[in-house]
Amino acid sequence: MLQVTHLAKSHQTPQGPLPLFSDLHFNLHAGESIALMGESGCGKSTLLHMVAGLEQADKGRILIADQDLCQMNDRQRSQLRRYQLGIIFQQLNLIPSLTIYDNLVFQARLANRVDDRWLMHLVATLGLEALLKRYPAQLSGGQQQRVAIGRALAARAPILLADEPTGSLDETNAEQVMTLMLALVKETGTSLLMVTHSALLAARLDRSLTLSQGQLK
Ligand SMILES: Nc1ncnc2c1ncn2[C@@H]1O[C@H](COP(=O)(O)OP(=O)(O)OP(=O)(O)O)[C@@H](O)[C@H]1O
Repeated sequence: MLQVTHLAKSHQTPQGPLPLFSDLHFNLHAGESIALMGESGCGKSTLLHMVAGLEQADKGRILIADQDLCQMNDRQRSQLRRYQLGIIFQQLNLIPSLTIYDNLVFQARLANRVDDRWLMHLVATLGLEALLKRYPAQLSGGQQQRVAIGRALAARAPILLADEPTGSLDETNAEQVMTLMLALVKETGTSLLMVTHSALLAARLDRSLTLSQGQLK
């Protein structure tokens, strides 16, 4: 489903290059869920952005559905993102000028995959029925997080990338939102790569990988 091999990345900083990793390998299989852990600043978000095709690798391969992201141009990468990936980043990036309903269907429309029955199922599961006509600024943090999850799953992409998807929520809300997300991931057979600092959340996924000193263990 996702194969990462010989992946290398440094960030350019005013103090010179900051090497994060030089030879990273891992696979995410169909329907599998992996927690990506590691100390702050070790490069977890950078790795997730690279898998999303939003940051370039210095070397290596990122195969998604047998296509190498690292060999693609911008247009090809955004095509692949549209059909293969659902994404929930720390900044939820809901579109402020669109209603919750329009935010939910936005990606699915781009991918030409609007399925009303599936959308209504997501809306019901995530408890968003009463919020569909509101705008993002009129929602609480937990509600916005649930919308971001719905949006990422609306187009039924085979891989979900999530960067601390409940990081901004209190423990009870985080627990509830995570339970909803994992139930939907299981139901759809979606593969999940999720950055988290929480060992408790990580334990709910199939396995964990820890990024430390440029190595995944
Ligand atoms: N665009 C950039 N340019 C230069 N340095 C960057 C850039 N993005 C991130 N960094 C640096 O690269 C390192 C890894 O950042 P990254 O956000 O990937 O870490 P992380 O493991 O996700 O951290 P956290 O757990 O705190 O979110 C950090 O030292 C960060 O300051």
